[in-house]
Amino acid sequence: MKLETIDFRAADAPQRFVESLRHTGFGVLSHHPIPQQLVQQIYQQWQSFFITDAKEQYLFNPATQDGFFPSRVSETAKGYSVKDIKEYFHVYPWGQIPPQLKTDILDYYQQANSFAAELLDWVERYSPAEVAANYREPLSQMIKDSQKTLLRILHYPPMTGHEAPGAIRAAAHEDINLLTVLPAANEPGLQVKSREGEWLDVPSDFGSIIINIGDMLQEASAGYFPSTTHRVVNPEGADMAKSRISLPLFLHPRPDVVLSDRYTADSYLMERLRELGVI
Ligand SMILES: O=C(O)CCC(=O)C(=O)O
Ligand SMILES: [Fe+2]
Repeated sequence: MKLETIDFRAADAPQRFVESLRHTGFGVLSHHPIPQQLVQQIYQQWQSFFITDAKEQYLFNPATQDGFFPSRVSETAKGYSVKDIKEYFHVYPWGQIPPQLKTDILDYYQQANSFAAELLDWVERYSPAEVAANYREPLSQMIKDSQKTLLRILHYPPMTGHEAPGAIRAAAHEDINLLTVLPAANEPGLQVKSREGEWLDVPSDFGSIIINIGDMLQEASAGYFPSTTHRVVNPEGADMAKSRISLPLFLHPRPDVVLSDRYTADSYLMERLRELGVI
């Protein structure tokens, strides 16, 4: 298995992109419409935010899940017992956002959502008829005006050497949502598990954007699109002293969207959050 970067502008980009999602759970796009300068600015602004104590004023609200999640409460991936080495902030347009960071992050939220709707249209267009027959409404409509789509700003701090044994930046997991849109981070580390069970580096050229399938699209497509296991490994050598910032947008349908005979988006999400131990 190989992950190839696809040029968004190419005539056959939609088809190649959906084939990549089908075979690897991931798709990597270059020359996409998301302004790289905006992404870079956001990385810098949030890096500064995470290294001050101001973040503690935005402690997450357990009922609504917006705000700052310190490393002391950070996620433990399904099936693991040690916490990931990370802290993060959950941005929803209706939620807590530091005022000085609001303009750029909401601009990005809006642009990434529009871009994602186009990618969901690609997915729908290249779903075989028998798979598309399972979609209860157009995929891009499932996320339209959704209050649940989550932009997470992740900060993986420099390694101290005092991490819990076995802990890594993000233990192997699958995403819960429909699709995840992730600009290449400022440092490498993201890996995807191939069908053969080996860990592959996800191409992370600064400027490209990475899209992966989440469990909800796997459920809605009756397994046609695989939600692939991925992780973020710890840096080694000189890179241990470096922070890593990343910016996944988790596309979540409106809660009432029917995913399958078994689940709505809401019942699915609640089950998974309980397993993660965050609610
Ligand atoms: O930091 C990354 O590159 C990926 C993060 C991730 O997989 C997640 O937060 O679900
Ligand atoms: Fe993930």
